[in-house]
Amino acid sequence: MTNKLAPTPLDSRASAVVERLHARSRRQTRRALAPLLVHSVKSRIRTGTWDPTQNADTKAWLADKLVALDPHKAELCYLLCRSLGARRVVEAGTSFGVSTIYLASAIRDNVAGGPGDGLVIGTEHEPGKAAAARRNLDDAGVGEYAEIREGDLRDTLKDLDAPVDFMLVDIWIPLALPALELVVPKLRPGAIVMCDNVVSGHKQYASYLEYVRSPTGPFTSVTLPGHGGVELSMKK
Ligand SMILES: C[S@@+](CC[C@H](N)C(=O)[O-])C[C@H]1O[C@@H](n2cnc3c(N)ncnc32)[C@H](O)[C@@H]1O
Repeated sequence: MTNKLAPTPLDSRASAVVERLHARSRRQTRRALAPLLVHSVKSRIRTGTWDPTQNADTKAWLADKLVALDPHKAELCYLLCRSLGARRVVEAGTSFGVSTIYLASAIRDNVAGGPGDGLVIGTEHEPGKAAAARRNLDDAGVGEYAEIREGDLRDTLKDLDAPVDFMLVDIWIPLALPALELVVPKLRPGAIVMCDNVVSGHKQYASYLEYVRSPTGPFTSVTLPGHGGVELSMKK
């Protein structure tokens, strides 16, 4: 009988690593839902916004949480990067490197079909997470296709080569638009930007969505609803 879902496009070495990490992320998310609500309310009271970077307690609590992209969304990233022939990819929010493994695998598979090289530039401001991401990428066999820039992405994404073929925005919501604005000048026409949870977080994403959906702006944008929703925006 045919399976309901297509198998992972990753090779067996990478899929063994991501399966373990997806399972850990799912367990953490289940346990973290109630505390997350408490942190969110406290943060709003103290700072007026649910921006973990504005609140030391919440930032510390999130320091060991994977918050990994859902597997089917990560698989879509892989497919889009293969279809675009992506060689330079930017990821805003790397955490333990789960989505980065999909992006680096796509670049590795694109590079295998022709000359030249490729790289995913990941960004992570928690040193422990950045170190874990590098280890996980090496374990998955794709470490040479990823550079994890450690620090605040508002600094680490200032210096980027063009053209960028694909960008994943999987970051705390208040940082999504600042991250995108840094990368827009480097995106080639036809490049895709994927942003997670735009339906479940549509109020907090208002300025990001206004920007990518503006008819006079630099993107043509569509929304895939379900599972929090993703926004796919193509650079005009
Ligand atoms: C949703 S998680 C990313 C998950 C990752 N894409 C995956 O699939 O495994 C967002 C990450 O962004 C990091 N982050 C938050 N603010 C940041 C900043 N200003 N600069 C760089 N990274 C940041 C957080 O530490 C967190 O690990």
